[in-house]
Amino acid sequence: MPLVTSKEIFNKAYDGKYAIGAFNVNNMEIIQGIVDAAKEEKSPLILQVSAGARKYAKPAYLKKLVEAAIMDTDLPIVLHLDHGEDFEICKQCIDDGFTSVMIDASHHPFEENIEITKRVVEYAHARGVVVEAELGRLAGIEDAVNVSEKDATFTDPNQAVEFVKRTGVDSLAIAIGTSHGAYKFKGEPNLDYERLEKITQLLDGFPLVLHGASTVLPEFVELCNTYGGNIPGAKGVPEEMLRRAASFGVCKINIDTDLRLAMTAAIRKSLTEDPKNFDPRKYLGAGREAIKSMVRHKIANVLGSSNTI
Ligand SMILES: O=C(CO)COP(=O)(O)O
Ligand SMILES: O=C[C@H](O)COP(=O)(O)O
Ligand SMILES: [Zn+2]
Ligand SMILES: [Zn+2]
Repeated sequence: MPLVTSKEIFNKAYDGKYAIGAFNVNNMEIIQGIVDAAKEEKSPLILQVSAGARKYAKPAYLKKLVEAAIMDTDLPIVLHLDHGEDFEICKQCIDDGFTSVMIDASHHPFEENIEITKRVVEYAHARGVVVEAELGRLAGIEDAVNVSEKDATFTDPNQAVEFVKRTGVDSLAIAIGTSHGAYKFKGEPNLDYERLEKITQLLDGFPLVLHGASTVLPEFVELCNTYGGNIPGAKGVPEEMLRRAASFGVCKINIDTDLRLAMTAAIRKSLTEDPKNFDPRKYLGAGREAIKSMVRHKIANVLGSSNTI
């Protein structure tokens, strides 16, 4: 099946009160692990590429790997640009065959965010591509930008309504307390569900996106630390909190850190347990397997998108 936009799968997810996983891809093993998991779960899928991923793997390699992955499947798969920082990168990805782009102008003042987003929406819609934008600012690291907790701001519900109306955007990333990376909460995990409920009510039927939604699964943190890693105190969004978010307007849940941790844990374990091995296929294969089973778990037990195609 050719790549699809997220329009229909979001509509179905909204009505069904489940979410679609948007997983960050950086190389072949990550793409294969995620796609194999979605195939087994019969779930729609969003594969997302950051500017950092494009820099690491080169745009053409990632595009061809995704094309190879969808060759033998009829799953609806979206190819999405994650955190596009300006019109130019969005245009490049649209011209390159992406079916969805994110313009993240959330670090600009409100009016500028609207102007930049509108320009991307016009270009994208004229070519059948959908657009995600962001309002409010998450704490944490994304590409070269590191937003400190004091600079993070939650999404204002009334501004969200105005933003959606004036930009014509197809989905909106909101800030309600999640953050990028493996250190999301100093104390107890806490999300602003009241704010989420208000935004959902005001934007009835409109798909919302939750960034920074990795759970930082303790089993992988422990494995990393057991096999020579040093990532103490890592903490993410508990899975039941993500399920609750999906029962409101959240249709897309972004996961990158959990992929990184699963892969790193498996590779560390493989290398430590078999010190004589120097065949990368063995440890990268273990990494791919760990990604596949983690993603299956997310789809089946957290996102709720199994058997929805
Ligand atoms: O939001 C993300 C990608 O845009 C990923 O968030 P995590 O760091 O929680 O995986
Ligand atoms: O939101 C950020 C994603 O996790 C992508 O991270 P990256 O920019 O390091 O590829
Ligand atoms: Zn952002
Ligand atoms: Zn993000």
